[in-house]
Amino acid sequence: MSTDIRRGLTGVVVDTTAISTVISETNSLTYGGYAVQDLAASRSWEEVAHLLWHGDLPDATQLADFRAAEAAQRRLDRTGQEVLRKLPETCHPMDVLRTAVSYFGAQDPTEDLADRAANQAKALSLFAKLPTVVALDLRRRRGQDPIPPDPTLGYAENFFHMCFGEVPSADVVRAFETTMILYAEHSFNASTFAARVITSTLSDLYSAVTGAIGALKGPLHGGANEAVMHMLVAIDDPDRVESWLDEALATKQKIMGFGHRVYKNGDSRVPIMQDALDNLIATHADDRVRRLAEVYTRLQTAMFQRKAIHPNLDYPSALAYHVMGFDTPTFTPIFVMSRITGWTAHIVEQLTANVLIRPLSAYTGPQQRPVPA
Ligand SMILES: CC(=O)SCCNC(=O)CCNC(=O)[C@H](O)C(C)(C)COP(=O)(O)OP(=O)(O)OC[C@H]1O[C@@H](n2cnc3c(N)ncnc32)[C@H](O)[C@@H]1OP(=O)(O)O
Ligand SMILES: O=C([O-])CC(=O)C(=O)O
Repeated sequence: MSTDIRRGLTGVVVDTTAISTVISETNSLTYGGYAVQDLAASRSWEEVAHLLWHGDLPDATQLADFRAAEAAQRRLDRTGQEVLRKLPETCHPMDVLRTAVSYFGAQDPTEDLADRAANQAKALSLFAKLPTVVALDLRRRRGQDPIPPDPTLGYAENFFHMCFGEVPSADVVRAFETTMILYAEHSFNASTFAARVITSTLSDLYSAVTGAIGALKGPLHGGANEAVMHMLVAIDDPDRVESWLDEALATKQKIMGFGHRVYKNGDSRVPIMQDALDNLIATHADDRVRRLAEVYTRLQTAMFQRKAIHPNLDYPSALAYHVMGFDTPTFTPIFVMSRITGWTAHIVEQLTANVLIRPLSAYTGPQQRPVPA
């Protein structure tokens, strides 16, 4: 048995991927060879989704077909809506999303796992339906009736329409698209790896996505964007930041939205998201948000002074979603709406050259002994 134990698989390269590359030394991230900064500056969310699934940006016809196929598949059937409405409101919206994917899987039994086109069709169907689930659940918790999808609207506009009954100004929609582009894919992060592990047993795409949602929910991963918002609200007073942080660090708490397994000198995505957040705050913040933004800025400074640890993408995204009007428990489900692209691209890639993922462990329990009579 190997004695070279890498707890948390830290630093272990387990396979190849052609989908994205995270280069920690240069704080860079590319999707299909394109820098994520350039994509966020010049491309729509739908174009980036196409890139992740097909390895290249769409031409005008491919984009129009992609948009039409997405818009046509947004609706949930009546039974699906009933299933989701029956879930207790005490459960987290991530539980609702996880259940929804399980339901979609039960409706669509897998026939040919190796059929790349069939898996891509399932991925597109989830991409189209997940926003409808998130919006339905957000409104249910607010005591509001669902708003059906509007196929004449683009992906992002339609999501705002289904959540709030209106589409905000173009700069807010673009900031939202920026979060979607940045959250879409990040190599072998924990949830994507979970999806690849499940796929490696030749299980189906829905099972892999369900498992990935479970992995993303945790606060050390995607759940951090909600945890950041709870933390900013709990600190509340900009003058309290330093004492709050000292107390938290003294009691060995992890400060949500800071640190990263791969990036040790800053997350490649944060500067773009920070710009988007600054613009949102400049044009759409009220006094309450400005106060939270001051807590946010002071905490970032104090964290760097004390620990030299940088924020990760969940830090600016959390406040951005708050400014956009989303309820905090919706933040990680919105991350799912984006990461569904990366997950399903990896599921398809895993299936093209599958190998069962099964590491070893070093046993530390009792020596073999007789079972007592
Ligand atoms: C989209 C995403 O999933 S991004 C990640 C979102 N998650 C979070 O924001 C949760 C908060 N962050 C963390 O818990 C961690 O930074 C993780 C889980 C993201 C990465 O963890 P690791 O790679 O295991 O961090 P690592 O062990 O290298 O940390 C190095 C040191 O920094 C400390 N550290 C790292 N992040 C933090 C943090 N957020 N708050 C306080 N201390 C931290 C560790 O405690 C460790 O200190 P030590 O050497 O004194 O024990
Ligand atoms: O890569 C990671 O470990 C976590 C992360 O930033 C992501 O999944 O976007």
